[in-house]
Amino acid sequence: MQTVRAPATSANLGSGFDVFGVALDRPTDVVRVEKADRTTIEMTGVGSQYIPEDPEKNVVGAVAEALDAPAHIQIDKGVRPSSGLGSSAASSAAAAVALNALYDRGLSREELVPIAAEGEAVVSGEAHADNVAPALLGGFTIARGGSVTAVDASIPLVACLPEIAVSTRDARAVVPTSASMEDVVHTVGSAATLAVGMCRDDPALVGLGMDERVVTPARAELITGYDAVREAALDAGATGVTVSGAGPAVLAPCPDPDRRHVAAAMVDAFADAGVESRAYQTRVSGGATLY
Ligand SMILES: Nc1ncnc2c1ncn2[C@@H]1O[C@H](COP(=O)(O)OP(=O)(O)OP(=O)(O)O)[C@@H](O)[C@H]1O
Ligand SMILES: N[C@@H](CCO)C(=O)O
Repeated sequence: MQTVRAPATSANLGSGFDVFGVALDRPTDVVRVEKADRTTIEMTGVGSQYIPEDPEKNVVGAVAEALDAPAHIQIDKGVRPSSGLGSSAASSAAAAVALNALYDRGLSREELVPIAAEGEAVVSGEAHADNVAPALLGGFTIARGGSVTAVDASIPLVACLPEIAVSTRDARAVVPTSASMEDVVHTVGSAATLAVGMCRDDPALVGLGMDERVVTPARAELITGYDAVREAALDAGATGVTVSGAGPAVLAPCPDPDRRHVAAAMVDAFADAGVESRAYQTRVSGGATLY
């Protein structure tokens, strides 16, 4: 038997659509695997009643298939599905690390990235790696083409998760298919600023570098109360605000001492919009851990 804990992640960070990601120190999924003749899946935890246990439909089934590692897989969900906090990626990454150890495949974390990304293809139709890369490697990651660059970072963050479901598939459908050159130039400037901010552990630069004008505004429309939550977070000390992954979670970096205040302000603003929410006071952290 092998047991792995894998973290929630936040992809995009505004300016790095389908490229940037960070691992968060909470919430987490825990996956246990035992060798078996065929793959079976057992789910418990947050939102598990909405996740299919059929290996053809659960992300970990695709990971077991890609590693040729049939197993009985128990998943205890801490990351709510359809949250924008990399719920499917947490399970995929944990299963990849656990099955790699169970069957002594000897693959590195980098080599497990495309394997865990096969799980993402099950839910969104595309094997994008911007959530599984940080879930496996930790820190701030840049997933570009087939390559991944990872940098350790420790930026304080608030991830506020409203009681709204937004599927990645639906959120991808609203992404504009083109952008003006002016917006492209703006995004490049933001992305570069954000990357430097991560390398310097500077929340001000990270917040500034989240600003993006093409994908984020389209997705914000799917999140009731987004504009008010954004304003409230900035007033409370957040250095920037963006949609986490495909949403509906909203992500705000801030200096450490402001984190509690920012979290409360975001929850209150969602409540004023008639939406219940939960704020995770978190930070950029390490990747999946094998017990
Ligand atoms: N092990 C799993 N854990 C979570 N979701 C799963 C799993 N297996 C299949 N799914 C399905 O994946 C979908 C959730 O994935 P989705 O990518 O939409 O959300 P997310 O991972 O929280 O978001 P994001 O990638 O934007 O951070 C749900 O439809 C769920 O049923
Ligand atoms: N980059 C992906 C992350 C969600 O899985 C998106 O925003 O659609």
